[in-house]
Order: sequence, then C-alpha cells, then structure tokens
Amino acid sequence: MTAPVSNLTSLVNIIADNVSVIEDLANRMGTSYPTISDLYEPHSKQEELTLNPEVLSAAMLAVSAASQLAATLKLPGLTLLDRANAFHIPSALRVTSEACVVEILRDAGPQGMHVQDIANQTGIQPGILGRSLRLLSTHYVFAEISPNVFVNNRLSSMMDTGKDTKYLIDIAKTRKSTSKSDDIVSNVAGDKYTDTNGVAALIDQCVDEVFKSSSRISHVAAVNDYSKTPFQCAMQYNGSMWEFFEKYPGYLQRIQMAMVGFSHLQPHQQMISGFDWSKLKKDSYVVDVGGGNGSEALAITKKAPHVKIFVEDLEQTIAQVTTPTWNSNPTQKSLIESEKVVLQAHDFFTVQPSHIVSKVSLYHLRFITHDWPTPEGIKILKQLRASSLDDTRLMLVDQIVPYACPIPEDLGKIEGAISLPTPAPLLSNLGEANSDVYTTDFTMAALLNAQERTLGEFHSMLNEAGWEIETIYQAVGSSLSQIVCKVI
Ligand SMILES: C[S@@+](CC[C@H](N)C(=O)[O-])C[C@H]1O[C@@H](n2cnc3c(N)ncnc32)[C@H](O)[C@@H]1O
Repeated sequence: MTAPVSNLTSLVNIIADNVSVIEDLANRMGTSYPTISDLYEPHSKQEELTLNPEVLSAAMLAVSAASQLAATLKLPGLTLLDRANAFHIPSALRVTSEACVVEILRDAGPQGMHVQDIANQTGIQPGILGRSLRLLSTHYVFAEISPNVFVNNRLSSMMDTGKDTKYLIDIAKTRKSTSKSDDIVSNVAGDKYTDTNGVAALIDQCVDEVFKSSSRISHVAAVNDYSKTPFQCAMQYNGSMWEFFEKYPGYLQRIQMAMVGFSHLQPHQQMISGFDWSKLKKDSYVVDVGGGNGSEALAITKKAPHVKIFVEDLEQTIAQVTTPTWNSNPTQKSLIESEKVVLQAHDFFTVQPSHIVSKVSLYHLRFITHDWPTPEGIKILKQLRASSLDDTRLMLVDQIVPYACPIPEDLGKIEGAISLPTPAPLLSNLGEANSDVYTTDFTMAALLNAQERTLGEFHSMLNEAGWEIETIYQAVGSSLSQIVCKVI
C-alpha cells in the first residue's frame, strides 16, 4: 500500500510538473527561462518564451504552489509579520526611484556600483539608500553582488526609463530644491516618463499617491463615510482625483504613462484577440470613451483600419496629454489629419453628440468602470445606452476578479466565462499567482472609493444600465478581459 501524498509533497509535485512543462517548451524553442539575474530584454527569445500561453499557464500553477509552500513552511508569525510590514517595500522603491538608481546602475554595467558612489550622484544619504537597496534585493529587485555593491537585475531593469541619467538627476535635483520636506504633493516631473515603456510611471505612481492613499482606506472604512476618498484624505485635497491631476500636470502625465506601463507589465494581455474587429461595419464609428493618451485607439486603428475612431476624454486631458502625444508622432499626426482619428473633449456623464450616435458601432471603455463606484458606473453606461443604435456593441476592457470558489452556474453559462479547475491543495483563485487583480482592486478603493468587479458584479451593473453581456474574451494567465455587451 502506498502512503498518502502529504500536503507538502503535493505542492512540490505541482511545482516540479509545471517546471518540466516550461523546460520542455524552452528546449523546443532553443532557449531557456530567464534567471532573476538577467536584465529584462523585452524582445529576447527568453522573454518571448515567458509569454507563451502554455508557459503562462504552467507558471501560474507553479507560482501558486511555490507561494503556498512558502506560506506553509515559514513560521506563521513571521509570515504574518512580513504581510504587516509589506508597506516598507514601496518606501524603499520610492527612495531608489528619487535617487535614479536604476539608470545609474544601467550605466555602471555588470560590475555594479558601491552605494556611496550611487548616493554621491544625487546627494542622497548613503545609509538609507543602501538599506533600501538591501531590502529590495531581498525581494529580488536589484542584487547585492558584494557588500554595498549593487547591480540591476531582471526586475529592477524593467523600470529603466531608457533616458539619459544626467537629465534624470537634474530633474531629481530640481524636484528637491522646489519641494518642502513636509510637502504632501511633490512636484512630479512628467517628462521623466514620456516616451518610455511606462513601467517606471506605474511603479512611481504606486509608491507615491497610491501608497499614501492606501494608508487611509481603513480610516474611511472605520468611520463608514465614503463622501471623501482615501486619496482626498491622504493628499488633503477636496476635489476629485481627476481634478487633482488636471491641477498638477506632472501627475497627469504620469498616470497616463502608468496606463501604458500596465500593458507592458503583462504584454500577453494585448493578446486578447477574441473580438473580431473586422466585423465592424465599414466607415462606422468606434468611440474610445475616456481614451486617455489614445494608446488603445492607436492599437484599434491597426486592428480595424476600416472604421473611424473618436478618442474622448476630459478637456484638459485632450489638450494637455492626448493632442500633444498624437501631434508629436508622424504616423499618429497623419491619422488625425486624414480624420481617421478624432480627438475630442467629452464628459462621459453626458449623452454623446448626435453625429456620433448616428454611426456608432462600438463604445470601447478600457479601465473606466473600475475607476468608479457602481452607482456612477451605471450612470456612465446608461448614457452610452441612450446614445446607441440597436446593433451598437459596448466593450469593457477591465479585470474580472475571480471568485475564490467555483463560478455560480448561471454566470458560468455566459459565453467565455471560463473558470479553470485548479489542482488540490491550491486555492481556487491561485492565490498569490493572481494577486495583482486583488491589489489593483485596493488601488481603486484607495484612489477613488471604486473597485474591480467579479463577473456577478459586472452582470448586475450592466443589466441595470440596459446592457447584457454577450461574450467574454480572456487570455491565459490574465484577469484582463474584453466584456462585449449588446443592448437589452
Ligand atoms: C484609468 S484612465 C484610462 C485611460 C485609457 N482608457 C487607457 O486604458 O489607457 C481613465 C481615463 O478616464 C478619464 N476621465 C475621467 N473622468 C472623465 C469624464 N467625466 N469624462 C471623460 N473622461 C474622463 C481620465 O481623464 C482618464 O484618461
């Protein structure tokens, strides 16, 4: 009689089985999985391997099992302490970002640089910088290769803006000389982030205003007063977050680039290719509602060259971000000049202009409903319903929060609403392997008293606004989905 497999062995077996799936594929592709010490090379064969759907699925299971194994084996009190102190990591990331460490270490190359020499370049105190780098290295961001000598690694190099280091150091010095030490609002230099992959913008936004705001979530919950957002409490600002961004253009530029960064973090999410763009009627209109800097609209011009695209956003965003972005790129400029793409100020809480309604085939909303509490989400969706033709479709591109249990039967019948079975003893939502959707949900709570939604929450919000989910398209290893709806 064979002994039953222990919980620990089951977890180890899941890791071993899935790692061998990955290594088999790597061998067939003639490459290897990148190590943590490699620099991030987005176009390398190694990074291409990491985005293969089979590899993504296997990696999700292995990561889920490995983190469950770590949480099981480490003494529970120490795991709890880790969780409770996790907020020190954003502090350390902010210290290193303000000191331009990623770019300084890029210039230093594989031999790295002593923390004293890194510190000398921006005038930061080497003590706290070294401790920040060691805390981060312990969490696999940067590496300490000899005492106090650090190098970039796969994680840290992903935040490289690619910009000239001296230019960034000058920006950092100007920031320091014009900010008071007790400033809650520091003068963000948006130029640091333009023409980058957006990852630095995303990380800097997380470790600045999101971090500050998150510390106020429990206060808002405790007093049960949602008339103010945690962001408003933290930044001591009475207007909305969007008004704040309009008042401080550096923050506005940063959040728009952060959206671009979000796509680069999970490039496979761009592979969501389920929706058949060719089916849209020739010369009909696609409206990218709350389209920001228009990066998605640009992607749509390639998938659906036969339609006209309107990028709508708030007046200031169109003037300060979208228009300069499109005018500075010759291809995008020519799309504007030929009127294939129209950039237009429009408040999505109001009905669409009649010239749009007459020919609209699709309203596209990426990362919009997650910015709003459900009553406001319903108002936005109702305005679009009132601005639709019978065959107009609505596409929400947002993350669907997985339940931590099997999907309810009625929701499971919606086309594309898959919920993959997970092997025991893993959590059914794959736990830490899927943690980004739950942290993004808290980011929405921190900034806007808003939220990411489960499929059930999407279903009822859409129904209330006069829309019915027709099909959902998802990519492996991603909670970002295209939720395509028709009018009821
Ligand atoms: C999270 S960003 C998403 C941007 C873009 N859809 C993307 O995926 O990159 C939300 C956008 O909604 C815009 N927005 C906020 N309030 C708005 C309103 N009342 N009317 C139109 N756009 C608005 C913001 O300016 C911002 O560009």
